[in-house]
Amino acid sequence: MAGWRTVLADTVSRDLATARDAARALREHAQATAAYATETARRTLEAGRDEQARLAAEHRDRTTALEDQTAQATASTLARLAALAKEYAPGAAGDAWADWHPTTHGRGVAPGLLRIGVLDAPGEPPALAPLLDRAHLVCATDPGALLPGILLRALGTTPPGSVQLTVYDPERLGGSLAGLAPLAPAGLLSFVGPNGLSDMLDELVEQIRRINETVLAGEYHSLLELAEKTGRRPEPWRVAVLLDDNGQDDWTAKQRAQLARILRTGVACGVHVIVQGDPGELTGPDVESVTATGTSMTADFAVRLDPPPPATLVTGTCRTIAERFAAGPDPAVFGDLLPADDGELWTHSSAAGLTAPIGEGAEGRLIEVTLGDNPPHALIGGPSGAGKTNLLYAWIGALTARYGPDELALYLLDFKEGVSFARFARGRRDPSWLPHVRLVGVNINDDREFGLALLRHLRDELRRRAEAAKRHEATKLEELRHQDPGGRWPRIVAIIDEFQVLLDGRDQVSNEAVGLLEDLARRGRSQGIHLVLASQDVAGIEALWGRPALVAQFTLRVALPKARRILAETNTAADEIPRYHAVVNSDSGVTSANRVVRVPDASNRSAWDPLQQRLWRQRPADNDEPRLFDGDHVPSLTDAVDVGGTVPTALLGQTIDVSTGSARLRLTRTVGRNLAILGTRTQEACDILASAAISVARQGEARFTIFCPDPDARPAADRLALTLGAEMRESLAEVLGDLSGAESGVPHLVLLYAVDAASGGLDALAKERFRQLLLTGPERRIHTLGWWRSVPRLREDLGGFAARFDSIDAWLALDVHGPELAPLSPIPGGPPWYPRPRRGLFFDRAVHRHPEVVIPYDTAAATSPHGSMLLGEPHAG
Ligand SMILES: Nc1ncnc2c1ncn2[C@@H]1O[C@H](COP(=O)(O)OP(=O)(O)OP(=O)(O)O)[C@@H](O)[C@H]1O
Repeated sequence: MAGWRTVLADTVSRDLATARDAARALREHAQATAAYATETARRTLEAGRDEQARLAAEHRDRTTALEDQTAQATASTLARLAALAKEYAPGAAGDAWADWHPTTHGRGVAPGLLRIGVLDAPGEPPALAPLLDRAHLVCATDPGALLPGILLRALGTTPPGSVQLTVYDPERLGGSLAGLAPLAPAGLLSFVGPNGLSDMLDELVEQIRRINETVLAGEYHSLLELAEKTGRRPEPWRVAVLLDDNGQDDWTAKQRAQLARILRTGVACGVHVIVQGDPGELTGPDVESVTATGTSMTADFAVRLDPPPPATLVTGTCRTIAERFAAGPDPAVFGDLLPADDGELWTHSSAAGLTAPIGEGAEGRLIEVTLGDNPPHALIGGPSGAGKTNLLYAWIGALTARYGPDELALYLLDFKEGVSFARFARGRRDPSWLPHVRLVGVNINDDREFGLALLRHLRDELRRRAEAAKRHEATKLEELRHQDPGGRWPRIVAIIDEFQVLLDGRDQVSNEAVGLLEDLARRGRSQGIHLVLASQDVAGIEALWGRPALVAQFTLRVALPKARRILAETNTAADEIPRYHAVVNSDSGVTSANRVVRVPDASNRSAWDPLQQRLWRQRPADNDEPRLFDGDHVPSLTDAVDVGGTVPTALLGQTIDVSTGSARLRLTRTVGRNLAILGTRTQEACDILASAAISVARQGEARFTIFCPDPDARPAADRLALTLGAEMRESLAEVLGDLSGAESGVPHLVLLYAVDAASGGLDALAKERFRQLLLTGPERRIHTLGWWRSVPRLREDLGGFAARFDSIDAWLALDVHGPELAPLSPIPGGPPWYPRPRRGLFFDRAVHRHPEVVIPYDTAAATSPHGSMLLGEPHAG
């Protein structure tokens, strides 16, 4: 039994020992694990502490760097803000009140921003607010702090009258803006009473509608765009100030709806509101707000509003603005009529017509007129000084800037005294000319023949065009140009100022002129020849009215202030327009077609010259300068173009013609090739003889015999003799004796000055020799150029009462009246001729149907007092 007990005890003790060992081992393991964990935790803690310290240091560093960067960025932003403020709010828009004064910006320049205070930031850069053409403002602060300043700046940066204010202030009845009161009498400020709100809002809405419809007219999105593109501002800015301490709480639904419409659509039309109210309620893309401490434009920056401007500054400025506005609008500007862009010069085609602005309409838009198939011709009228010439300048400027010289050719005549169109031709001081101008006639009041010459020239051109059109099967210029693209077919505009002078006189000149005008007016339309007739004279225009068929062609009418009978009988618009305005009417003057334009000052050389210079520099290489005919200028023989060819030809004077021509006497070897100068004007007779002789001498070998019994003419005769190297003869009988039966190998000119002073004393033989010389001399190459002081004396020398004039083919009459010339003229009763200084009537039976008027050359420069030979090189013929 003991055995099993022992065995049990041993087993138990063994198990216990094993269990003890196991427990010991376990404890030791646990202790080791705990120690490890403790160590790990300690280390982790240590590492965490280090990391925290590192991170804290890094955080510190980064924060410092960021703070530095922010400070730098803020400083540079503020500096930039200050610079931008100067740029966007220059002059009166941003200057401090201490040295503030109005600084109006130029036309077409968009208004900038307006300073209202400063940003609460280092350096205190200005705080700016938009208004004109940019925004409406909601004012959520004391209006007395914001309004006087911002309104004064708006007024001071725009032309007088271009900002119109309406103030609704039921609480204070305008008291907060009392300083602006001087604007009221000029109509630039109105205070609306407590019951006037609805009307005021309706009126603003109506303005927006009207401007959209008639001013922007679908062409521009806003007045700002119109101003930037055209340089013009046709409408004022309308600024409505709506003050109400209760905001819009007491307003009717309709009033609020109208306000909302204005806030939505007003800015594009220059209609702005500054409204007291809640910025949270009055919103929109064009709406900005200002509170006592900030604005919707300045983000988080606090704003301190400026103090209001001194009251005296406000009233003084407003008074000046009102005075300048009352003095009238600035005149329209010539530059507005020209294409805005230089690249647009000469880019228009005249194939279908010529369209160009002539002035500014009531809406500020340019008013264009057209010359083409309809209307083809224009009639311009207005009393003296009304501005016809100026209007013509303006129109010519607008046309010539758009159309190149291949598209438009101008012929310009001015029948009144003065040199109005002379500026378009090369001058002594200004070598430029207007490249479109082919002909300028000035001071031609006594030379109506020059007007006639122009009309004849245009008739010839009309024929040439009609023939070309026929060849190309075209019925009008536009088709001809299409069919003949290589041809040069500019539209021609002939402008005749004071045209009635041409029609005065009921003589041959006026009869022919009217006939030509009628023809040109009727047929010119389709051939691109347009007439512009201007007149100050009612009678002259009435002379035209007597020819209804002619007047009916002049469907474009331009009436200057107080012009009579230019428009239709019942159309009195010209009586009502102010100075420098015109009524333009493209429908023969019927009232419904009236358009009133403000005409810019184009007379001023400072406005005109730069344009002419620009066009002149751009002229094509083959552009000839215009022919200038100045009726007051005596042409010099040295400028006359000699004639080439084998037949000696004497130049007698300048013809009154479109081309600079000379009256010529061909000295062929045939009967009658002599010349009689008739009249008592010594100087002119001497000049004619001298120019005839010198021009023949320039052409080749010739002989000259000179006889001058008149002491007054003698110095001139001597001078000529010296110049020609010719012999002066002292006895007419001797001259006639020497030449009797003589033959000459070279042309031989016998120059007889005041011959009738000597011919009366000739004996019968000498008289017969004289007649024989005249009759048979030319066949022997001896041509007599004689000066008789009256027709009877010439007749006496030719045989008295029964005299035959067939030995004198050509005569040049000075102060001899038409009827006295009857014996020499094919026109019964003599040609119509009223003598006038420096003009002669020349007739050569061999070539003329009608006599022509000539201007005897001045020969002073072509004759030499010292006997040197012919001055000046002969010109090529
Ligand atoms: N639109 C204008 N703006 C400014 N000045 C103008 C304007 N129109 C004319 N003038 C000035 O008025 C004066 C008279 O003008 P202009 O010579 O054109 O008149 P007119 O009708 O041709 O007169 P007249 O027939 O007597 O020559 C000129 O000094 C001219 O500079």
